[in-house]
Amino acid sequence: MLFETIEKYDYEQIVFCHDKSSGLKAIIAIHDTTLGPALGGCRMWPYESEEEAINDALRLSRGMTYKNAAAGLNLGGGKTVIIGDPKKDKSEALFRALGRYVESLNGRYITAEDVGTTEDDMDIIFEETDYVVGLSESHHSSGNPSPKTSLGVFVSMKRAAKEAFGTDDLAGKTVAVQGVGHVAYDLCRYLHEAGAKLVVTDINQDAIDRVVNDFNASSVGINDIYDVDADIFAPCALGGVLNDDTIKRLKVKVVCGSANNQLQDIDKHGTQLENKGIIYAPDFVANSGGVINVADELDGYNESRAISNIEKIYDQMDKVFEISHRDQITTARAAEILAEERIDQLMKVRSNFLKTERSIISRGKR
Ligand SMILES: NC(=O)C1=CN([C@@H]2O[C@H](COP(=O)(O)OP(=O)(O)OC[C@H]3O[C@@H](n4cnc5c(N)ncnc54)[C@H](O)[C@@H]3O)[C@@H](O)[C@H]2O)C=CC1
Ligand SMILES: O=C(O)CCC(=O)C(=O)O
Repeated sequence: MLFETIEKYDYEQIVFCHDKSSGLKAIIAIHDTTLGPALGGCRMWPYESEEEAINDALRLSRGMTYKNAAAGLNLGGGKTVIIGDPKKDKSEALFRALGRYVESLNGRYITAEDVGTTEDDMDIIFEETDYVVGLSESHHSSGNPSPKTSLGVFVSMKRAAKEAFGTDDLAGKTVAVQGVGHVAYDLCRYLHEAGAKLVVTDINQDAIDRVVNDFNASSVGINDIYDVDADIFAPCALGGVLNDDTIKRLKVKVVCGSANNQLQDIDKHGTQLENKGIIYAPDFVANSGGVINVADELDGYNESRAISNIEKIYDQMDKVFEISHRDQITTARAAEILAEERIDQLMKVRSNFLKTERSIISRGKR
């Protein structure tokens, strides 16, 4: 059964990590390393079953292959999931045990933060392996990726606005933001500075108050965000929010946010958006600023270089729209094609033998 799934989406390697003394139970999934070592964060979550954890590792690692390829990075896709409650089960021993497993892969996989893990956890992993990014600033590293993800979403939104309104100037546009946490706070700052009006919602009243006070936003109830009379909808909280129930309620012309897996079904709901004349900025392109930022650590982190690469997401989004027009397909599918075409082309180029293949991991100067 597992091999059937692995074969269907062509995974390279699944590593089951177990350390009795620290209680580590983790899965490292490496989906594809055509472009370079697999990079993807480490998620810690109290999965209800092993099957759920394996499926998450598989789904997320494949997502990273697409995200990294579409971002123009020389990196493949992988992800780690740790079965455990981040509020109760973290320890130095657990992350060091994981670090030793990452080290044992000898650079085929590079880990980073994800839901449930932090820069401090990455610093502990770094005690055991160099194959970790997203370290704290005390290591002259990139620190919290969220503000960089926000910048990537902002430039994506500008490009999507150009497609919908003929201009990427967001002044006077109303943006409905779902979830105003780490990424969306800075996104709201960029939008406010650009002269956009903000309507926000969150399950956390403090998060709402912050953007209402700092950026003159107004707020609506959690369920009312889909009905807002806005120009742009920015999903920045949960996956699966673009579905049969919500799409018909949207009044916007653009959807662009940071949340992963926004479309409940890529083909069906990508098409529904298109049929309503809504321009969808594919999630894994729009939210790739975080991974571009952490990947910069592999060259010895340089913030201005990272920012300039994140701003290039505008051009990647350009390519998505170009492919969508070229092939008469949804932008969701076009983003996948952008990634698949790059992997395919570089696989062919790389079939040419080199005695010592140059790799992103041998350039690091950390
Ligand atoms: N932090 C990063 O650099 C990256 C984040 N993402 C994705 O972007 C999204 C946001 O990430 P963060 O800002 O880091 O997370 P966060 O946890 O700081 O923010 C999410 C916010 O959504 C709110 N929320 C939860 N359920 C909600 C609901 N039903 N309705 C409205 N609001 C709700 C939470 O209270 C929180 O304020 C996530 O889907 C994450 O996977 C993707 C790439 C990178
Ligand atoms: O942004 C990070 O820290 C790691 C990259 C990643 O796993 C993601 O973008 O989902």
